[in-house]
Amino acid sequence: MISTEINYGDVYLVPKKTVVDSRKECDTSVAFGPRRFTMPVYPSNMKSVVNAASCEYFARLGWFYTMHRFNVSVVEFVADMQQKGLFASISMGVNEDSYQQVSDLQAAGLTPEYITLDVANAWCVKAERMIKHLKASFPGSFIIGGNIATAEAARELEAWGCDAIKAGIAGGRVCITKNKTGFHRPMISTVQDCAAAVSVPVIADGGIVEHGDIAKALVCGATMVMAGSLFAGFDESAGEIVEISGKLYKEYFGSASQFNKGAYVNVEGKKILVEYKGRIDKLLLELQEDLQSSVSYAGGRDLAALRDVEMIRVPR
Ligand SMILES: NC(=O)C1=CN([C@@H]2O[C@H](COP(=O)(O)OP(=O)(O)OC[C@H]3O[C@@H](n4cnc5c(N)ncnc54)[C@H](OP(=O)(O)O)[C@@H]3O)[C@@H](O)[C@H]2O)C=CC1
Ligand SMILES: Nc1nc2c(ncn2[C@@H]2O[C@H](COP(=O)(O)O)[C@@H](O)[C@H]2O)c(=O)[nH]1
Repeated sequence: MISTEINYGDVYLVPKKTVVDSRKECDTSVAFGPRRFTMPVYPSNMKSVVNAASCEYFARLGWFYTMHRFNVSVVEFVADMQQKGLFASISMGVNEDSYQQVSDLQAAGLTPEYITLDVANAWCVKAERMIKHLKASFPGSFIIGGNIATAEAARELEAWGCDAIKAGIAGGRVCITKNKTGFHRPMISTVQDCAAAVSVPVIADGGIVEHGDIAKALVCGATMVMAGSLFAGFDESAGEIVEISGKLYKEYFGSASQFNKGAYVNVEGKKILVEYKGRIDKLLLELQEDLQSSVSYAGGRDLAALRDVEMIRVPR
């Protein structure tokens, strides 16, 4: 039996009666773990998207962020953020170097507020070991596990102790996993299934093309949305600037790309150039305005309104 599954571009949201006098009245803030953030969307924990400076920028704005895990001294990063009075949100892998980083943080007496276990398929024994280790080592931290794409996987990660679960396999712009392995699930189906299966928050990761896709993810039950290409190409994005025939671009590459790995081994990501777009503040404002508008079309005053919106499928 072959089932039909759907992506953000396959659906739209049905408008309700607006109850606010201005879209500015609509509150886009979200409680996530021990804190509340300005918006339910944040940049991917990829080396071509975030760096220490952009993490600080987002934290100061009141947006959530997660630092990537590639050649990062987590002790230095966590100490630096916390010394500045900001929250620390880091990523970990499943191999020996990550266990060493856990020991280093403990030795330094540091507890990150948020830790993301970041592997391609977190529904695996190595991720289970690391999630349990993180929960035992940092009982005060908020542990996010990902990525997964099915209800069964989401339930297991919740049972292992994840405080939030990141869903989305092979839907990213620089992802080649679906081409190389055949595995992928479209995002609407992924988020609906995973969010319905667990009581912890679900983060919809990857595949955001239009700003309205963020509202669609929230309607499907996501609490947060992670996006890479949306936040790539700006001054505050981590990728390098490249000039071709007088036009400026920025690099955006996958975490499992040859470029990030430094070797052509188990490559499941690629590097692309995205148009250089200058400062990111205009994008952040527009994202907030668009989501405020979504809330008004949903007939509410805050993000809770998006929990009760009809979604229709449109032929493409
Ligand atoms: N969201 C997505 O769809 C995807 C995201 N990514 C991103 O790319 C980065 C690299 O991911 P990942 O390869 O997991 O991390 P790592 O390269 O750090 O691999 C983690 C460990 O798990 C092992 N491993 C990885 N995949 C498998 C597998 N399919 N079966 C058995 N063991 C496996 C690896 O061993 P070995 O290499 O020897 O197999 C390695 O020891 C991450 O940041 C991840 O988020 C990558 C692909 C898909
Ligand atoms: N299959 C791969 N997925 C990757 C890789 N690096 C990151 N990612 C995932 O993509 C999203 C971002 O997607 P976008 O559509 O918003 O650009 C990111 O958060 C990861 O989950 C990779 O090398 N291969």
